[in-house]
Amino acid sequence: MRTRIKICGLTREADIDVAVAAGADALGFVLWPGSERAIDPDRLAQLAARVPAFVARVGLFVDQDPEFVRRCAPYLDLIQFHGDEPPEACRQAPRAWIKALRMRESIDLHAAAEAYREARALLLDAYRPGVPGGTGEVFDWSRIPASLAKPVILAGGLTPDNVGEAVRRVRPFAVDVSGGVEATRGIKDPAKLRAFIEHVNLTPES
Ligand SMILES: O=C(O)c1ccccc1N[C@@H]1O[C@H](COP(=O)(O)O)[C@@H](O)[C@H]1O
Repeated sequence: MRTRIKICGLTREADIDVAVAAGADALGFVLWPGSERAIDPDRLAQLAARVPAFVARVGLFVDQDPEFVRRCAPYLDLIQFHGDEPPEACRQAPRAWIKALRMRESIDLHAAAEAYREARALLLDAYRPGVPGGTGEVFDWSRIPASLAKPVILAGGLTPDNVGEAVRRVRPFAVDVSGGVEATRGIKDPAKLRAFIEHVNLTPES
């Protein structure tokens, strides 16, 4: 099966156009104000209107007020919960959702897959204490079980240089990247973005 590709942290129309033309399956918008890639709901409405049909618009939230999530929902196809949201909170989401899990040492992915069983997928990201995500750090992919009850979206420090190996080793349902295809925070580099997507698509088993 082809590995799906999500490009996260979009803040500009031009970057959306490049990602879509290069073949991205999903585009992520950071609605968490603590991020340097954050946009507000008005900007989300503008950027979401730029995304054509059949490319998913994903809203990233970190332990935020459900009312704020509801306000953003009309412009989103999928919600990415990237904080410590418990399963009960995720279940109240106004859209289909995925749950990001940070790979702290004690994590039990099988238990998490059961707890978050209504999630469309689990996104696995590197763990750095005090930072919810987008760290640009890679975690040890061998910690991912060969079989998990939920589709895996691999994230954390992916780049055009390592994503081929990541896909070969993990065989995830999808990969997600932010910092690895940026020129500067929140601004994508078209060449890196195209190279990233090309490396995923050219990798055997993808
Ligand atoms: O991108 C952010 O600023 C961000 C902020 C808070 C939580 C998650 C965030 N991004 C997500 O983190 C992973 C890994 O990003 P990177 O490729 O290592 O830069 C990815 O899922 C982003 O969507």
